[in-house]
Amino acid sequence: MAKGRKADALHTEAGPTEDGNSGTAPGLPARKLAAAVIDEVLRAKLSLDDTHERLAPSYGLDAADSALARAIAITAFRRLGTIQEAINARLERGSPRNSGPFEPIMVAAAAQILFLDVPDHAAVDLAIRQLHEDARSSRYVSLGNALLRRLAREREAILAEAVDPFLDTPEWLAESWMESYGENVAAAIAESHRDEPPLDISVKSDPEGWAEKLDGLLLPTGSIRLRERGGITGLPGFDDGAWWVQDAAAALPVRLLAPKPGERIVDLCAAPGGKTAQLAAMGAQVTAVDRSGPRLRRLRANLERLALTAEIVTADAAQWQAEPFDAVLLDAPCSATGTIRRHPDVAWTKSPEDRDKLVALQARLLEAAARLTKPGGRLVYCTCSLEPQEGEAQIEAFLKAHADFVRKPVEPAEIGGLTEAIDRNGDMRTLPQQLRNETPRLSGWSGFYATRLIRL
Ligand SMILES: C[S@@+](CC[C@H](N)C(=O)[O-])C[C@H]1O[C@@H](n2cnc3c(N)ncnc32)[C@H](O)[C@@H]1O
Repeated sequence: MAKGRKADALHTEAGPTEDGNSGTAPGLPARKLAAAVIDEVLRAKLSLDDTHERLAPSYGLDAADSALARAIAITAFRRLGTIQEAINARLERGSPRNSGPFEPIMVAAAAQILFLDVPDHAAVDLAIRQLHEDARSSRYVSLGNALLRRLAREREAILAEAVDPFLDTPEWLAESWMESYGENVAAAIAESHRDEPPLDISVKSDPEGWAEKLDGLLLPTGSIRLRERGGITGLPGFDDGAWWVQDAAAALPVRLLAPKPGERIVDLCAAPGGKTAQLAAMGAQVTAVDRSGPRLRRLRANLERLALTAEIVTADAAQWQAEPFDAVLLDAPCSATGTIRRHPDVAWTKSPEDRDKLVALQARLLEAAARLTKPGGRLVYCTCSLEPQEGEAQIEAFLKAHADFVRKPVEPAEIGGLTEAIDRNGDMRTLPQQLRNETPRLSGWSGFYATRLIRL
């Protein structure tokens, strides 16, 4: 929610704080939760969504305040480079040592002052109240107060200076994208991550009709892009299970698999089930495998709402054995750098070492997927990563070692005529800045790689 734009849920007022007594100032618990989430995600390298979900209950927030806390934390990660640079440039000796929660409180307040439609005085006062509450940070109340007031005064200059799109991208990722895609494309990727992502849905049937009913944009690939964000559970068709939320690029791998009614298909890393739902909705007899019990519970609940069925198996897909299938989908665990626009914390929690470990796991899962594909069957491998090690290079190595598999190149018509999303080998490579729309929030999609192989 950009500064200056109307955002009712974000307007929160707070009283004066001369004595540092927090009492029950409106909006304070939301700020505390935001700072706690930022702190824990950065320190423990955890996912923002999981951390928010785990910590939120102990803050006793209503839905609006919980959404505010999430908006603050997600904005902080989306613009973390800009925020850290603005703070560091105004703290002569950097953040004080042994200052407890000083840093996350400053980052959360800076996100509000620079980027969110929150009154500056509320952001500043509530941050100061938090500093008072911890013995380690209470020594730095004057410093924090001066810093935040300066950020508010100098906001326009700070934003005008933050033009370099790589400012909000960790160095290893910027280098990786420059090497893989060239400087201009890498800059466009980084730039696109600064905007909030679009909200797309997949429908069981009748995309034209649902696009009209929901006043959405019917994308050339068949997904529908909603014009408004906000609560989805109250929209027509949600309770009836007519559609589910799924990024438009994430919906493409199943299109490449082209399931036919009655075919036996295994979805090897299935939870929370977006692609399982697509396969089942197209009439396939689906087996959904995942090693995570909690994530499979979400898959089960999603399928129940959609009135779709699949056999659900909790197992390590690298070890799991079964009769070979007509088709196999492997949506492998990955660094998820293609989803940074939706999950900006990913950029700051993943490392090249994480990526390399995942590359090894993906190779093991691919071996299992190959064994489970019957002769003449299709194997679609995909990842929501922008890193070629997890996509193009992974498949190059696989094909070198498996003479019994050949690539079946993607045809433009299979992905809505979007030739820009097909690479020179005939694999699908979507980038976050593609699928442009004049309105930034309706523009782009996730970065995905997908290849379709046939077993001879
Ligand atoms: C990219 S997500 C899958 C998203 C899912 N296909 C969808 O469209 O909703 C990757 C999944 O792989 C699962 N996973 C990771 N390692 C696994 C393994 N060895 N065996 C089975 N599942 C695994 C994770 O639990 C996670 O749910």
